[in-house]
Amino acid sequence: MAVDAGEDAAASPVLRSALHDTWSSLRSVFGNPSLRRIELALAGSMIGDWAYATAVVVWAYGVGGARLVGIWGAVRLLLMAFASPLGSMLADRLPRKRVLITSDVLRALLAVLATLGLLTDAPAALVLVLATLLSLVGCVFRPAQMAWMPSLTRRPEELTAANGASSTIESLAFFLGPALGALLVSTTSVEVVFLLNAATFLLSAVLVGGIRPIAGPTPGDAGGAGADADAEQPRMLAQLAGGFTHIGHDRDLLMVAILVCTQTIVAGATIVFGVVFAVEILKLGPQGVGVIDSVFGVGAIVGGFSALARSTRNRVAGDLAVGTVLWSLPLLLVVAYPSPVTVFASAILLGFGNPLVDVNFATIVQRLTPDAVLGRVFGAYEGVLIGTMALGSAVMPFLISGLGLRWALAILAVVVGVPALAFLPRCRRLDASLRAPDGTALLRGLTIFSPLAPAKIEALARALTTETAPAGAAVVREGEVSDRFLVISSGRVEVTVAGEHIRFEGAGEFFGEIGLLRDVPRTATVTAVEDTVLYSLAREDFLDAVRGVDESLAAADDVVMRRLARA
Ligand SMILES: Nc1ncnc2c1ncn2[C@@H]1O[C@@H]2COP(=O)(O)O[C@H]2[C@H]1O
Repeated sequence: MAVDAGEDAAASPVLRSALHDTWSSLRSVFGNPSLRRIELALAGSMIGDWAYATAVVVWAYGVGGARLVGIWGAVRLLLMAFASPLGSMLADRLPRKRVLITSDVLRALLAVLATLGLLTDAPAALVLVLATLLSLVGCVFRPAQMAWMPSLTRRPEELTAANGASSTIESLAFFLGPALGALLVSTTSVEVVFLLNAATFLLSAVLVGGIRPIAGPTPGDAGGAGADADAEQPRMLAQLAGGFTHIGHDRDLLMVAILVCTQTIVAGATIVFGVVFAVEILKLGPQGVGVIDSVFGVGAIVGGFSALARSTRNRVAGDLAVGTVLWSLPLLLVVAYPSPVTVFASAILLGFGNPLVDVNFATIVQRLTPDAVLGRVFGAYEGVLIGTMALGSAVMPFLISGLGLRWALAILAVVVGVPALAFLPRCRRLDASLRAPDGTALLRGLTIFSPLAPAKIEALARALTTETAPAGAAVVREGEVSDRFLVISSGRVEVTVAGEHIRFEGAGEFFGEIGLLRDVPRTATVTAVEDTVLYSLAREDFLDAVRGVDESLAAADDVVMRRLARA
């Protein structure tokens, strides 16, 4: 008893702090109006989409049986694998908001047309073509949305939390959507589900319409990187390949690609071995897959909350590797001892690992990739991942029939788990380099830098140099050449003009901006009155950052004007 009480006392603070972390991450996501809108838009359209997919399958089964359902599913996936990288080009060339709204409105229109097709007894092929087109137009949405997320967030932790919320919404939609679809089809009709889906797309469009990005221009906006790309008129093929070549040239993005590709091979294979588990181990028949899926879903929801709770820790790469390991090694439990208990245990662990992979994959890619190619990089990943998923489900039946279930699972677990374990040290190094450099928080707190994108602020922080000034030393002198911008980390300085006291400045305040922005010699002398530590930013780095974003330049001009008026 005493031991139990001790364990309880130890466990509850851990649980409480995990719940607290999850809650504060959710609050930071839903407290940001833009994130709130994009997450709600995602929730609405995903639930509608799953309900719709169920309704299409029910209808297609009625028209052409399992064969039609199977063929339609395969053709649709194949087309989506090509449409994702292709469509994502739009996410880098046009304003992302416009891409998202257009995708929503087109999908609503296609859903309405498909409804009309059903009501007028149009040929089944026409309805299937409309349903397929709807999926293809949807391929543009996710890459554009994921590429837009960094412009809607202020801090890396907020970005991870937002991805965590999206992933949890995805898991919930995967649960609720098909159930809602099945319920509505049986109580109303397929047409009602189609119209419901059209309504969720329109709702999503309205929500997205109200979003105001907080950080910097995005591709396709006036002056954005997409506009530059347009000016150069690069060949279509090079544009299209942009996402793939970018991944190919970045070793960290390549490592991420290997990890997520191996994970999706297992995801594809689960479609096959899930049924085998249900029939041979659970003895529930093929429909037993539903039970395994539910257990997996519970693991995924818990994993989603845990990914949210961990967002403040910024260990995204390490967590991605752990998530991938969780997608493989638990299968060895079933290999060692095939039984219902090990099947459920591995399903729950796989489920738990799923959001760890999704959330951290998205965050790493968003943080490592320049905004100008981010849409295409996501599109390239998506296309490849649909392919590796198909590979997993195509190869697994041969492995099982050739080697038996246990050997097939063992090979899969080792092929996926071992590279993930081997990448752990590299992931730790990546996490260390992704951790916000010293001075990030200080720069973020300055009015002139706060409008900048988080990645830009981190890049500036990396360019900072530390200086120390003992009490009494002049840091800059009136009339000198203006070469750098300075922020006070600790200590205190006095600003004087022609020997006359103007003001004191302390930690978190800055000086040296007037000479750089107005291209004039120093307008004042700044002397340390205590031992002072400063961060300095070279002229070009400062000017590039401030002039790159209108709000930043306006804030800087405002400070210069106020200071000059007082001098
Ligand atoms: N009136 C003022 N109030 C506060 N700071 C000032 C004032 N005048 C000048 N400075 C700061 O002192 C700095 C001296 O170098 P700069 O002219 O580059 O930029 C100047 C400002 O950052």
